Amino acid sequence: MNAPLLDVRPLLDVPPVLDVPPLLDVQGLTLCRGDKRILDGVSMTLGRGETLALVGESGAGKSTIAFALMGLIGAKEATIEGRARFDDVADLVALDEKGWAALRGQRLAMVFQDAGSALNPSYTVGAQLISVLRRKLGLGRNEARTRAVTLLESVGINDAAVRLSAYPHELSGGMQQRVMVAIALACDPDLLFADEPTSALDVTIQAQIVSLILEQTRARGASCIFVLHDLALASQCCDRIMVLYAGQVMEAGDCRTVLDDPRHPYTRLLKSCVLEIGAEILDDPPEGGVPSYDAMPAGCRFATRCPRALPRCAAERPPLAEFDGRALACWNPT
Ligand SMILES: Nc1ncnc2c1ncn2[C@@H]1O[C@H](COP(=O)(O)OP(=O)(O)OP(=O)(O)O)[C@@H](O)[C@H]1O
Repeated sequence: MNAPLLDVRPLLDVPPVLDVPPLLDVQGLTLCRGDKRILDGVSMTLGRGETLALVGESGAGKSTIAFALMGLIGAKEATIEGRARFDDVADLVALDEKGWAALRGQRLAMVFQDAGSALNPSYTVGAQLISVLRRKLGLGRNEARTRAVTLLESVGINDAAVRLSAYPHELSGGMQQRVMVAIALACDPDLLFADEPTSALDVTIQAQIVSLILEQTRARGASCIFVLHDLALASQCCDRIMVLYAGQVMEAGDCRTVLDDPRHPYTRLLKSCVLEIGAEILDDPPEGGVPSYDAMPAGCRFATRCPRALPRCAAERPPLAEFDGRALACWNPT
């Protein structure tokens, strides 16, 4: 593997708090769009202060998990089943819009892929940030302005007071993404989703933004779920990893445990193809593409491409079970 692009180990040396119930406990999350089962029984837990990477090829369902857990997929778009306990909220899946409105932006926040599209081009950076602070935290105008300046400074924006008057198009892509991180962190969320937060940026800026998100979430004791294409980046910046294939969890656990010695044939294949900084899983899908949702096997969805598939694999779904220090869904692990 290449020399680390990010120097984030000191941040990771801060141990996550493990002796309390997980912040997020998702069991059997299943999402169907019409007859297409996009997520198929996804289960995961996330501790307080932990950082989790969701990885997998394009179309694996990474963003769908993040959007579903942010309440951004409406009942008309898809049906969602399963359970997702978040801190003292018994089930995110069962929340109504009022319940979501109380959580989203405050206790759950998201940094989207492309700040250029996520920020409103018609309002200044300051107006957008101040509006969040006033609406969500009930701050007065002056207090919100002062807080907005502090937030912009904390995400590395110089001349923050002046930048409040800038429109998004007057800022570089990296600066726009910093503004979006500031907006996402404005209410000190317990959990931040970062959905490929750097895919629209060049490589040097990517490292800065990932470091910034890690630094800021760690400083606040918040947890973070990164949606990433880059397996090497995941291994450097996240405590835990979840490998997804066509909406099913293949393998999950401590990042080093999983990536140093993958036991699922899919994780092994991914690692052999892409474990190099900047090498995106999307670029070179191993052994052809993900099967169409109309032709998914009833069992393990990776069975059609798996070099170790047994006759039972396509027919019978392996349970996600504890195996060699990680969670694994495979009838024939390596
Ligand atoms: N709005 C939508 N309507 C219909 N299908 C959708 C929609 N959004 C996503 N999908 C489908 O859901 C599946 C999962 O998509 P998703 O974007 O979650 O995958 P991903 O792993 O995040 O991929 P990428 O890395 O390319 O963003 C894909 O097959 C995609 O085509």
